[in-house]
Amino acid sequence: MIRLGVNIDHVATLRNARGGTFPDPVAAADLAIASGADGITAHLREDRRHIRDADMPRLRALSAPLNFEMAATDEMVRIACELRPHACCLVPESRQEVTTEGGLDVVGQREALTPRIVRLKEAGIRVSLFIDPDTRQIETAAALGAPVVELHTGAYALGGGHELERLQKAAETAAACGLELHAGHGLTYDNVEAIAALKGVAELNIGHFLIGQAIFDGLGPAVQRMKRLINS
Ligand SMILES: CC(=O)[C@@H](O)[C@H](O)COP(=O)(O)O
Ligand SMILES: NCC(=O)COP(=O)(O)O
Repeated sequence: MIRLGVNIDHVATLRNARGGTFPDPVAAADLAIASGADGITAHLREDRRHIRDADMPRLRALSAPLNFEMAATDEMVRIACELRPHACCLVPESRQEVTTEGGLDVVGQREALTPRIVRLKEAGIRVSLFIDPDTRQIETAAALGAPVVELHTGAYALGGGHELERLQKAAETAAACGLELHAGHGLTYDNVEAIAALKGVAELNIGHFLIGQAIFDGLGPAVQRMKRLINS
């Protein structure tokens, strides 16, 4: 059974549009869990453009595991070690980006990442690295002691010609390295099944599409349909 992690960032985008408390991303997360989500993903960005600090302990208190997406900064490591979520997923960040544009460069940032991964693991947090489907990135992630890699599916979602083959090769490499395989970014009803078919994939994290589709279907039915699709 492939786990579905529902990323609720963009419920917070809508909430913040008026500076109030509605819609509450925590209430949305609770509904997603009741509808079949196996976990909740929330990205506390450095610029707090959507998820805010006060959301995190309320999300942590829900009945499903929290996957805290974060940049590999001292600030976020401190917050994570205080919060102690089930998991942290280290992602690249820049203020200028509309959304996460690529994977974390674990090869180039090996020295800076090592102590931060150690600290998170010492806090009992499952560490995942959000990377491009690249052999060297996957092998380096394993060498850094991360038990999980999450493959960035954004290029595939945008229609990259050979991206599915890259992802299929990356899944083989992750399995050979003994890594747990996750994937996410830009996944929809129409493109998710090929990603769910990747060798050994254990979890898919899906947000923007589900929150948008909830406008038309309702969040519960959207989560239920996506859960069926990834396990069909
Ligand atoms: C890492 C990733 O692909 C997403 O989970 C990330 O949260 C995207 O950033 P936004 O949610 O701000 O679009
Ligand atoms: N790590 C991917 C994620 O959490 C959701 O990405 P998206 O579905 O919002 O593009």
